Amino acid sequence: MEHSSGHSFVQAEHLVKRFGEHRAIDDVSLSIAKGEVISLIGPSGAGKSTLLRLLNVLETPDSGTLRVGDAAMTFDGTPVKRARVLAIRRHTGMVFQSFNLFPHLSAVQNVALAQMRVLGRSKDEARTRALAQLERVGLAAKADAYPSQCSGGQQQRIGIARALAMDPDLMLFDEPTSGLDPEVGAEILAVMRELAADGTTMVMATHEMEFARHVSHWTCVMVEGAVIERGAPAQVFDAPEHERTRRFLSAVLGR
Ligand SMILES: Nc1ncnc2c1ncn2[C@@H]1O[C@H](COP(=O)(O)OP(=O)(O)OP(=O)(O)O)[C@@H](O)[C@H]1O
Repeated sequence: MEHSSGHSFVQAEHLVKRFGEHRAIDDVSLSIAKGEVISLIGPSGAGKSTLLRLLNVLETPDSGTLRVGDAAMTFDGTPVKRARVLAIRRHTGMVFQSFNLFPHLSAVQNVALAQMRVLGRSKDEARTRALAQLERVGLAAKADAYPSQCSGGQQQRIGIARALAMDPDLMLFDEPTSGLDPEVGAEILAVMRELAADGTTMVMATHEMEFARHVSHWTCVMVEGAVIERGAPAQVFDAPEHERTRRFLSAVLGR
């Protein structure tokens, strides 16, 4: 099932990404409207993380086109223009599996830094906004703590606050709960549910089938670099079109 929208905020067409001979992303098109929550599911190595990294041009596609808001790029193997990449990145915030925090900076300093560097905000403004976002993810009490003094779940919430403080139009989550204990993972999923309820546009690569099923509006199933199926979660989980989707779901859900 396609869900192309005339009012898509993100429009990716025919994206291809090779690593050597391997086509990690093999002709993927995706459109996302404002406020939509998309889950990317599929076996390990299917290309979920790579697709996320193409959407903010952390990896450069070999071919295809990408538009995020008013920032558009065509990829054809020639060097990309840095200003175009930054225009796309200004719209996007990314949350990583491994947190990627600076160990020598406190939580509030971690959240403030990119705002000052990338958006040119003053130290005071960046700090005020950092505190507001830390509060939003339930971490106001840890503002002056260093990452080593925080649990994994708290570190991931700092990472989420850091991305939110950039006022992104699109949030990308790369398996944000995968290194965490189940109950701590649940804490992160609760934050993400709130963001979804607030209308945040999100794409999440996940092994959390519950999240895909209950929070996302659309689920994309990736296998070998391709999106083989996309649809409302109820359809994908309860009446998958593809045999390959059925096999994947029965392996992960044990049914
Ligand atoms: N920088 C890279 N250099 C070479 N190969 C890469 C690179 N990044 C990803 N790949 C390969 O591309 C394919 C897709 O990887 P990717 O990490 O996107 O999959 P994934 O679906 O996110 O997997 P997982 O669920 O295990 O995180 C894999 O075969 C991987 O080995």
